[in-house]
Amino acid sequence: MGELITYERHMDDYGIIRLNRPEKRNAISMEMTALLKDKIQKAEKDNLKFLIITGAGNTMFAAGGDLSELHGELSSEEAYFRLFPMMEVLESILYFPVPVIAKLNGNALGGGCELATACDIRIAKENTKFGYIQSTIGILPGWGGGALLYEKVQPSFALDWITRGDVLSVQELKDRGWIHQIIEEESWEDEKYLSPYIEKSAQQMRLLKAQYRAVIQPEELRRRMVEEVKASASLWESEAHKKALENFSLRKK
Ligand SMILES: CC[C@H](C(=O)O)C(=O)SCCNC(=O)CCNC(=O)[C@H](O)C(C)(C)COP(=O)(O)OP(=O)(O)OC[C@H]1O[C@@H](n2cnc3c(N)ncnc32)[C@H](O)[C@@H]1OP(=O)(O)O
Repeated sequence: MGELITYERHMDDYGIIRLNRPEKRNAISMEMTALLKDKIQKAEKDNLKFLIITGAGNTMFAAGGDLSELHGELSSEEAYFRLFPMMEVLESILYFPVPVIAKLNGNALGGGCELATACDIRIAKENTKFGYIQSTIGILPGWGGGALLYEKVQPSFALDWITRGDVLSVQELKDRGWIHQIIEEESWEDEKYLSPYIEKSAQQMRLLKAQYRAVIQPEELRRRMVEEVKASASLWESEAHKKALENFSLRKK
């Protein structure tokens, strides 16, 4: 099975972090959260031009939080402490010194969309779909990825997507500005679409990211991300959430 989170430095001076749990649709466990934090800290030291975050396999970028850990028996307080570490990972992506590209190899749901949103640029394979589905399972985004979504797209669209909990097509999300590029299946592996980033110097990329990050008020955004974790946790013990998780666990029985 190998490492749950891998990091490698490409010879063209960019880094690749991969969620490597395809048998569980790259659902992000507490262990993976800690590994993500470590790999991002390691990548920070590598003087990269940019960092890619992607998923193993062709089905999912990430299926969100690991529901076997983020389960319905948790109290709101326990849920808060299980959600918080991934909020800090999303924050570390925001403050990573060069642009972070979500290379969306497959679909993403829930926290998988939050992780993608925390990245600066989203490049997706054709025919993929993405859903901030948290509201349909009785909670709300719980890693700060809702607060981040308001920074990345039209706030009224962000509110509607999070509220409805729809799974949307990659084309609609490109039209809304959440997806930057859609890549045909046959072109996905040759990565010519990365050339415009590879051709820039590490110094240019650092300055570009610093200029982008300056737009965001870090203290205010962190406050809103922490409030989001509290809000999601506050709904943890709701009947709707418990029922949704029970349905997920019973779906194959
Ligand atoms: C907790 C808060 C967090 C946030 O919002 O911050 C969240 O992300 S909430 C969680 C949101 N995600 C989900 O609700 C997705 C649940 N999964 C599914 O709907 C499906 O598994 C899907 C559509 C991702 C893939 O369906 P498919 O038919 O292709 O595969 P299986 O359903 O058979 O799943 C394969 C295998 O993966 C395990 N799995 C999938 N998703 C999760 C998950 N989120 N947590 C834990 N495990 C997951 C699934 O149980 C299967 O395992 P197996 O041992 O083979 O039964």
